[in-house]
Amino acid sequence: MPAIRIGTRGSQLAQWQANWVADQLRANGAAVEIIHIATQGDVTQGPLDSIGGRGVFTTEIQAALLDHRIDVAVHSLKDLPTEAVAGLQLAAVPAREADGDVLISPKASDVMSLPHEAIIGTGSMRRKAQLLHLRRDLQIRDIRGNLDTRLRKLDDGHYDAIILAEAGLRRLELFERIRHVIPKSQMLPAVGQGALGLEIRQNDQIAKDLLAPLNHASSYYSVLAERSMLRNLRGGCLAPVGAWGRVDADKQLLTLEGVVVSGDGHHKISASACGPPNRAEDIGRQVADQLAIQGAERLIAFARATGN
Ligand SMILES: NCc1[nH]cc(CCC(=O)O)c1CC(=O)O
Repeated sequence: MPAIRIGTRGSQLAQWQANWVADQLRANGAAVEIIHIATQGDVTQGPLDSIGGRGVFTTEIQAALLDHRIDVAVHSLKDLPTEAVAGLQLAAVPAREADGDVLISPKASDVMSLPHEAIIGTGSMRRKAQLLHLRRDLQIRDIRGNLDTRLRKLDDGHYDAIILAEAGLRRLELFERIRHVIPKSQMLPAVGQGALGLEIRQNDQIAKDLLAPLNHASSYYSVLAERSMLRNLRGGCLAPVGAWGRVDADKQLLTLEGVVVSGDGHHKISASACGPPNRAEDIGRQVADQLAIQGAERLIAFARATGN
């Protein structure tokens, strides 16, 4: 059987993730080849908002899939737009890594004890808005680059603190940097954060069968609910939207919480719903509907219009 070709971005984190998937497939007896693909998000230096945002880390990889240059795309699920792409399908979501956000700062051990008007590095509107909701005084500055670059910019004193996904730090074994996981009550993660999405061509039964054992049902349903919420909000990946889905293993109950925050942090609306995991899409839609009733779409549109 020819080797199954895995496509990935070239960043250190992306390569770790592709290697992890390759190892799992090899352990199941498959021959695997990894192919690196540069995406718009890798070659453009400016803030992500200015290059359009949606799909900047995934579009080229999906094109390679459709062109038969690769057979499996390994995405960070939080970078994968929620709109379906004709001819492709999400075949598996492996067990999710830690799904929270981490505060990294030489000056404070949590958000509330940061110095007055502390300078915080983040390019994420979701993180910015939730931070400003907690602390109107914080000075949010853009930061780009891979994990190492961001940590170096912090260490060089350009910021008082930065916020990163816990999952990326864990995968790259930067455990000693994880001092404070921001509680979910203060900051909800991005849709899909900490999870991988393994995408294939819709009619590729061989890839489907190879990937099926890598799927983790609770993780899959959790992210399905989060993605359904975002899709129904028409929020886009750059809007200040947070979500957290999880399955209680004993009760087999899926709970989804969602927030939408105005870009300046003034307004925050929240909603939640729960139900059986196989109703994930409905649960996501229910939370989106509750958020919409409270004015979510106005907050999202305003955030877009003002570019913050
Ligand atoms: N948008 C960049 C991105 N995409 C996925 C991760 C982290 C790993 C993950 O959430 O799976 C990161 C870095 C970060 O937000 O700190």
